[in-house]
Amino acid sequence: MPHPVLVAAAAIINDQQEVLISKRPHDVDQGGLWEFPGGKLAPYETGYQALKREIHEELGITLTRARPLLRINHAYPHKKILLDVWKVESFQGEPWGREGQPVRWVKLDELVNYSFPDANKPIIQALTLPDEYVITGDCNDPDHALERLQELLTAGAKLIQLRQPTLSEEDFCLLAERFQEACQAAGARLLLNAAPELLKKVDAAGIHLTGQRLMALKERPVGQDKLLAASCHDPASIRQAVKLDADFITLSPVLPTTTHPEAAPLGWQRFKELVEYEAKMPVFALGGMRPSDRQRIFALGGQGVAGISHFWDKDSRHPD
Ligand SMILES: Nc1nc2c([nH]c(=O)n2[C@@H]2O[C@H](COP(=O)(O)OP(=O)(O)OP(=O)(O)O)[C@@H](O)[C@H]2O)c(=O)[nH]1
Ligand SMILES: [Mg+2]
Repeated sequence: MPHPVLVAAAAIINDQQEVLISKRPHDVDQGGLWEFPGGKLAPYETGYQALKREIHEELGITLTRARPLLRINHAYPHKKILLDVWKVESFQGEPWGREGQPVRWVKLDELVNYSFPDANKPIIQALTLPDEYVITGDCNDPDHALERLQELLTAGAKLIQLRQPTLSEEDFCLLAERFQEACQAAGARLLLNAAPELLKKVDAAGIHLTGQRLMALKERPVGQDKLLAASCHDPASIRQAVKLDADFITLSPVLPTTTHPEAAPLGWQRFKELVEYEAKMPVFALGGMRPSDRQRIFALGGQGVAGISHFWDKDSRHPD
């Protein structure tokens, strides 16, 4: 099989949290579609070197800080590409279309209104998801759990999974209602670790499928207006999440973890391989994670950290 064409692309974010997109000329491959500026790596270049060169050539700006966002392997009918996408956090100069291409700053939640090449869907997901996914631990005392949730929301948490496998459906719904109200008020999104039908009772942002629910489904159980996430542990479960058109997954356990001591950890190398070659969507690393693992996860192509111990449980929260 021929090697994929290596392409570096930039999601350039400004102070208003808008991202820069540019329009491909009509007479080239994928012509007329919007894209993230960038281009092919020269044979001697790393992804970041190519990114800096292409962005200067196409937009006339100099990148000063960027971090890996995600890497997408995509097969078009006529070629395979590996898109190495970076999130640009700082740059010098004022971008303009140096090659005559239209460029536009777009709010993140408006990206869905533009037509991009097929490979780009995960980039749009990655840009609209945060880099931390908090999973609830002990909620035996609902008032105490609400207090803890409020603390996390105040500290900036934007994506929460309500996971209470031992609660009855009725008690789960009661708690979920209260969680949803608090999350909505804080502009955060709540996913229910529950049967997808529960969204009819509690209008949360989405569903997080356990490994078992994931494998039992034949098609995406919720509409595109809801988030669908799943717990994956191996290539088979990741492929099933891809088949169901999930929006993101957790991959676990990356490291040994106190909540699932029996599970064999994947390790960082396997995490990277599964993210790059199997998952065609954002992946949160789960299992033994600390908030300080974020930079390493970015470097391996992951979306960010997920966890219970160092995120929900206050006592074990690490100073970083
Ligand atoms: N830059 C960029 N390329 C993308 C995106 N999505 C996507 O599928 N691609 C594909 O990746 C390839 C990038 O090639 P390119 O035409 O931008 O490369 P380039 O800037 O080096 O152009 P050149 O070869 O004309 O000098 C194209 O096949 C393009 O369709 C994206 O968001 N940004
Ligand atoms: Mg280009």
